[in-house]
Amino acid sequence: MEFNFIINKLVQLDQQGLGVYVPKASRNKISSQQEQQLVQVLNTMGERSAISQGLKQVITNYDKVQGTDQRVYIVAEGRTCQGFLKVGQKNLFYRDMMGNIKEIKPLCVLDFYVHESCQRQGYGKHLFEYMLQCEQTSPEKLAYDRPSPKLIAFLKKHYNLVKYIAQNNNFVVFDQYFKSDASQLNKQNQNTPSYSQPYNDYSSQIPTSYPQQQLQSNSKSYPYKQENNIDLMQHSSSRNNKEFLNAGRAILSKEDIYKKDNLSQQNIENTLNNINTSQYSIKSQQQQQYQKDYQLDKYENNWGTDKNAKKPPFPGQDRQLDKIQQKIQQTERELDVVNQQIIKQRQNLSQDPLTQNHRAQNVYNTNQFGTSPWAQTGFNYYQTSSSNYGNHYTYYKK
Ligand SMILES: CC(=O)SCCNC(=O)CCNC(=O)[C@H](O)C(C)(C)COP(=O)(O)OP(=O)(O)OC[C@H]1O[C@@H](n2cnc3c(N)ncnc32)[C@H](O)[C@@H]1OP(=O)(O)O
Repeated sequence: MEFNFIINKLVQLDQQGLGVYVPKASRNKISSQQEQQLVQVLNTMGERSAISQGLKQVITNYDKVQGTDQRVYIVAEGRTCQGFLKVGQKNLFYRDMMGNIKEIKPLCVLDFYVHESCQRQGYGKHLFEYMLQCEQTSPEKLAYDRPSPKLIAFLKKHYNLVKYIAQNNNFVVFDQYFKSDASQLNKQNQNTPSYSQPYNDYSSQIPTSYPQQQLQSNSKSYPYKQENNIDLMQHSSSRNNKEFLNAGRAILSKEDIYKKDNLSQQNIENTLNNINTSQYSIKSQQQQQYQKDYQLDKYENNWGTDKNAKKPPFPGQDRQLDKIQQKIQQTERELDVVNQQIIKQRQNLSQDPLTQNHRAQNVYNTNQFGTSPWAQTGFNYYQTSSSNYGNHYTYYKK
């Protein structure tokens, strides 16, 4: 993306064209003309990024990063800016496979864009590696804010990051986050000051540029790693409503999250029960109809036990009866299939980590209505008769 000014004057770039803009540290250190140019770069690149990701609203622009602890890494050459990468620390609630919620404070990749004319030429990797070096971190220790398919492919290709558990807040934290260097992570979290610690304690220490050579020789951690400027609502409001709500969850209490999940779980169960109810009622009605036909035929055509049968047998009667009997057996088999499906759905649902909270409710129902699998399906039954063609059941809603 070409501008009509030299970018190196706004953000100090190393020989490879890599640099970082730290809003807090840069305050009052550039002229108003340079500030206007910086506005132009960040706003234009931010807008291109949003368009490229199909977002309704821009995530990155000059105003949005002011007053935050975010850092914007850029790769540029002369008047051309090839891309940028925005990171910042977030306070996230992470739900593991068992439904347990952990509170983590990872550094997050919030926005990442390489101009279309330069994509797939290594600029993204170059920029990403530079950021890792400056932040003294590694890809698996980062969280990624709603990564696009391109970023997912990028992380898979370059860092073999693939597995993660989907979260309601749309952040991706790869499984390796918890496996790798656990002691280091604990240390990092322990070092993280409480929210009440004033930001100003660090701001004076934030460097304005990160020359490559200095970084390689100097392994001390950067002070901004320790900041805790939580800005979830502000950030999320720049995206769509759904994400706004999701991100809002991150600052709800754990109790509120449990409450919300119980509610949504209840909705899923209700929907499931409604589907099951209608499936059963259709199948049961069919079966009843076949039973009626069968009985009718039995008496009308004198093949049953009724001694006062009126009509004599007619040609082809056996074949017709066989057909009805087959239909009865078939609906019974179909009912069994539906039964199995319901049990499976119910099992899947109860194995889903999101439903863990709701398990107590299921156990309550099961105890109340007996241990039969039917007790878990919202139906109960009693055996009405038994014949050569199988057992007949009447199903009723509990
Ligand atoms: C948290 C977030 O910021 S989500 C938003 C991520 N940003 C975007 O989706 C914006 C559009 N995309 C881009 O700006 C870039 O493609 C980036 C930033 C994702 C990657 O930058 P690039 O310079 O293209 O990456 P780089 O050249 O280093 O690596 C290329 C690899 O990235 C992935 N990639 C890049 N572009 C694509 C694409 N169009 N389709 C699929 N994979 C892609 C592939 O794995 C690719 O390897 P390959 O070419 O062998 O398939």
